[in-house]
Amino acid sequence: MPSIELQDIIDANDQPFVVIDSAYRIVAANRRYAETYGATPEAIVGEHCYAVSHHSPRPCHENGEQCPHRALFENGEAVEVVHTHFHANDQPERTRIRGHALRGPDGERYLGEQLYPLEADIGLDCDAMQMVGQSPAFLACVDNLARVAESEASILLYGESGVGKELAARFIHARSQRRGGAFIVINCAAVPETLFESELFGHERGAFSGSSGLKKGLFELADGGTLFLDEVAEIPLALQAKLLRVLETGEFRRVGGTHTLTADVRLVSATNRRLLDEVDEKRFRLDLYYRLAGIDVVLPPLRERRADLPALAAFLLKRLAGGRRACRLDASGLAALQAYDFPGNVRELRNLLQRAVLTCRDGVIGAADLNLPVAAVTPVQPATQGLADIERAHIRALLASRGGHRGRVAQALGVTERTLYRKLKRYGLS
Ligand SMILES: Nc1ncnc2c1ncn2[C@@H]1O[C@H](COP(=O)(O)OP(=O)(O)OP(=O)(O)O)[C@@H](O)[C@H]1O
Repeated sequence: MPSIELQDIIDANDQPFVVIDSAYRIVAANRRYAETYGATPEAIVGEHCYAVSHHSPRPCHENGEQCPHRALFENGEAVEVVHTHFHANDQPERTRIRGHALRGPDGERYLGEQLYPLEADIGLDCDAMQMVGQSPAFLACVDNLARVAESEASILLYGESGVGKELAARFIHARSQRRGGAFIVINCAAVPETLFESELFGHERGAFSGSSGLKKGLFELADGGTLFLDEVAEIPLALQAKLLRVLETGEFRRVGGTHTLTADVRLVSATNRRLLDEVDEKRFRLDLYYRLAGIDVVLPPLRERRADLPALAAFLLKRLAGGRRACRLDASGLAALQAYDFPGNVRELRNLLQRAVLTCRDGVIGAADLNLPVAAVTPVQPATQGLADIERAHIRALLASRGGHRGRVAQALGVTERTLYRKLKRYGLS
């Protein structure tokens, strides 16, 4: 085999690329890396990757992030992750990092990292959508949403109440080929059973008592666009059969109508219930579940992305101020929020802040103004123990919601089945 200079090979790569040894030291960086991040290879070779990329004194797994270095050197896996990466001038940027296993001349192992900056697409979209967050869990989720948006598959969003499922559905629509079409929302829990069919498929003049003129249904209105079925677990069983038929044939009729209509609709659904449990309980049809959950995406609860709290709170306070001077949190207020579990997620945060704005003095919100339910405030666990507990609970929940199907759980977590298998053993879940 010809011996070619490492620098020449990596310089031929159009993406930023760095090579890192087992001790976290950068051993080479390509020209593209230097241009993109404003650091010369000479300045970073020999430095720790976490110091250069994350401006952090410790490896990213110790900050609760998925670490491609650890994945390779401990588990022999080349993984892809999303991180916030720093330019030499301190500017943060969302970046997808793809790890590659490399071998040196004596068989020693190296990690090759190819970097794909995401700021230009996801970052701008998030800003336009007013989706706030920089935590690894949030970034990974947004990256996932951006990827699934491009397909035409039906998407099922799973997440606790108030976590941002509707916002995520709007994000998917805005990034899809259908962005020029309508985004139509139906809250399946809010529509009375008797009106459900006419809401969804419309009705002809005088179709039933009380129906006045002809009304187009939401399915028809969403033609060429996206229909968002919120609280999808609440669709009555009889209507689930009708909806399934429409999804299978692409055809429907308005209530009281004789003409067969068609509509080209992409479905995004959301639920905070474990739909497969609903299937087990015979409250939800398995065939409809498969139609709706072409791809499922889990949205992380706020307590699993506490790093986003300061920015989210500042954003919500600004929105609440509506152009006037926004209130701000003091250190005690922020600490109280950091220790709270937020069962109602971002919506609860917004409501807490809304009340605090009215009671605080001089525009400064302290812990007392937030009036958090004392019993619900849990102390923050030491980082390592807390993260392991959270991961274990999250995997258990995923296993339950996916009927114990390991492939689907691994997909939802963004890890290989092998990695999942190890985690199951580690947490005594296998
Ligand atoms: N990442 C975020 N950045 C800024 N605001 C957010 C974010 N996520 C959610 N919100 C805000 O939180 C509120 C709740 O979000 P949304 O209605 O999308 O939640 P949901 O999961 O659909 O709730 P539900 O399950 O009750 O229907 C909205 O005001 C939304 O704008």
